Amino acid sequence: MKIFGAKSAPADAEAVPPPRNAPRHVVLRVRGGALQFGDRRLWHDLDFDVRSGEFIAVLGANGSGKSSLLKVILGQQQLSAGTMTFEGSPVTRGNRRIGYIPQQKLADEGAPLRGRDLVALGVDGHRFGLPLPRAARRREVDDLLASVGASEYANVAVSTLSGGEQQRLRVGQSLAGNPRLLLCDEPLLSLDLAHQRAVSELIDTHRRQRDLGVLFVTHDINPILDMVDRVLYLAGGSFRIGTPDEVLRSEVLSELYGSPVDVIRTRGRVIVVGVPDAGHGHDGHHHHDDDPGGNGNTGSTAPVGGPRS
Ligand SMILES: Nc1ncnc2c1ncn2[C@@H]1O[C@H](COP(=O)(O)OP(=O)(O)OP(=O)(O)O)[C@@H](O)[C@H]1O
Repeated sequence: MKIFGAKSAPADAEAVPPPRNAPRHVVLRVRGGALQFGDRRLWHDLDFDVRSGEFIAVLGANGSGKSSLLKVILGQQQLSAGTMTFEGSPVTRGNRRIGYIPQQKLADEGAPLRGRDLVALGVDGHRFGLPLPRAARRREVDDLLASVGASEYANVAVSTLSGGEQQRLRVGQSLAGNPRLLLCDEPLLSLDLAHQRAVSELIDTHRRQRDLGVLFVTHDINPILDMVDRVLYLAGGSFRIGTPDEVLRSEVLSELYGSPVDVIRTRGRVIVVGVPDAGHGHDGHHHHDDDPGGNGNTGSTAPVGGPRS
């Protein structure tokens, strides 16, 4: 379990983390959660809590329902059974205390958006009723840009920025409104190793400074292995949750998948061998073909989180 020690000064009073070892407050609670589309049951009997300041990696094969879980938390998808509460109340659509970094490709060439416009979308999206005065809005956007190290490209067209720079802006956008929970859907997709590290450290720094709960969907836990408190692994309609050492074990994943799976730890990395093909959900739009981690995985060998197709 990680201990909370702020790496740098919190940005504002609301962001002051509680003392070390303070009891963690439950931000999100799921009990008996199930999600089904027609005959297809993605997961069921899902029970877990996310506590403030906790970093949870969400892993699982393609089509196991990771993105759908985030959509339920965002109120965009209804549970088929069970309950889900955020800060003690049922989840609702458009909750300003939940930040979201969606799974998306890089901005299209020629998108007429500057860095500050992308971040401003988050600020505006979090405001209801009267608009923020111009100066206050500008200050908030500037603060967010600075907090993610993106001030220098505030006025540059997003389409001309690198993937890592664009992801910094998306992190800034997701932090508008001072969320209590941050949902990240494959935020490292298509980034090279250096940018994977930079973006995941940025998210990790903010969760510590702001005492944010983080749910981080990924196909590869390796870039965030040293940041993660717990792993939520979805497979075969079921799940396991626990520390990486508890969940990322051959016997645990073999039981979850219902067939022999080997978890290999080598040079500080975790690799899973023998994950069965989910046999569905291979629509292509979610998956990256590159192997930025240099795993050299092919066939049924995958960095932890399931196979990539
Ligand atoms: N609204 C919907 N109606 C019907 N089926 C859906 C709906 N949303 C998602 N699905 C299906 O549910 C399955 C799980 O999708 P989801 O995107 O949650 O999986 P995932 O674990 O995030 O997958 P990946 O790793 O490939 O991104 C997929 O087969 C998908 O086609």
